Amino acid sequence: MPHAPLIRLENVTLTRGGRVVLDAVSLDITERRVGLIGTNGSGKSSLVRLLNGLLAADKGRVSVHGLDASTQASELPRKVGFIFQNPDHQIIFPTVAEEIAFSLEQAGMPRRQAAKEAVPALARFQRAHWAERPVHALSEGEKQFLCIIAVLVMKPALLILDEPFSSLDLPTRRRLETLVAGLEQQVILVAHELDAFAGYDRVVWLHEGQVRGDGPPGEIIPAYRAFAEALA
Ligand SMILES: Nc1ncnc2c1ncn2[C@@H]1O[C@H](COP(=O)(O)OP(=O)(O)OP(=O)(O)O)[C@@H](O)[C@H]1O
Repeated sequence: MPHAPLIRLENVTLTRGGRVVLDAVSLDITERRVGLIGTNGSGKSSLVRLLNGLLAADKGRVSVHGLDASTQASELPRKVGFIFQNPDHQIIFPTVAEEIAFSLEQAGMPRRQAAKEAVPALARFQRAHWAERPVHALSEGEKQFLCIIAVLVMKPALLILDEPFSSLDLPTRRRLETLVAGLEQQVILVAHELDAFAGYDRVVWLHEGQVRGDGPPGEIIPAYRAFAEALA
């Protein structure tokens, strides 16, 4: 029997600042590793923000891991972990341990227990030695790593990474890719680095708010590359 789609967009239209940025988009996503590509302004960030309730569709339906994004939006953050391009938008506490303790609390753990569990949680990612470090003293790559740990300790069913590599050097990016590759969770990755989708199950190409291509990376990436080269 085919699996019910984990993510379903039905005829979704989204308007931002008076412009239609997603135009009657329909997608059923069951795959565990999904890439989202497209030129600047094509609607990628807007689409993934519908999946964690940061934006709401003007028309159509969005469901994510059994939750309706319009009627159950407040429950989405517990199922959907979101990594932003800029870690400074996500980190709020002065030390690494406090940041992780806050995540554990968000996931429902009582405050005292969360404070005790922060170091063991960091240890599961081989980062126990970061516990007392001030967040501002971490490098950009380390901050991004911390954001991923902070999200993963909440055990989301879906992890969305929206251009997570933009400020990272190649070794740091590779470390994050390896970490993400080993996760059990469903992952949606938005990225301009096209080699990041090696091993992915599916790539969706958005163009001007519509799906222009959708299929295995080996099929969609070359088509997108040719399209992008022709624009240059
Ligand atoms: N905060 C906003 N207010 C109004 N309009 C916005 C806002 N953010 C984005 N838009 C509009 O939505 C369109 C799609 O933007 P979106 O950020 O989804 O694109 P993207 O594909 O993620 O682009 P990029 O690759 O540049 O990050 C943009 O062209 C812009 O017109």
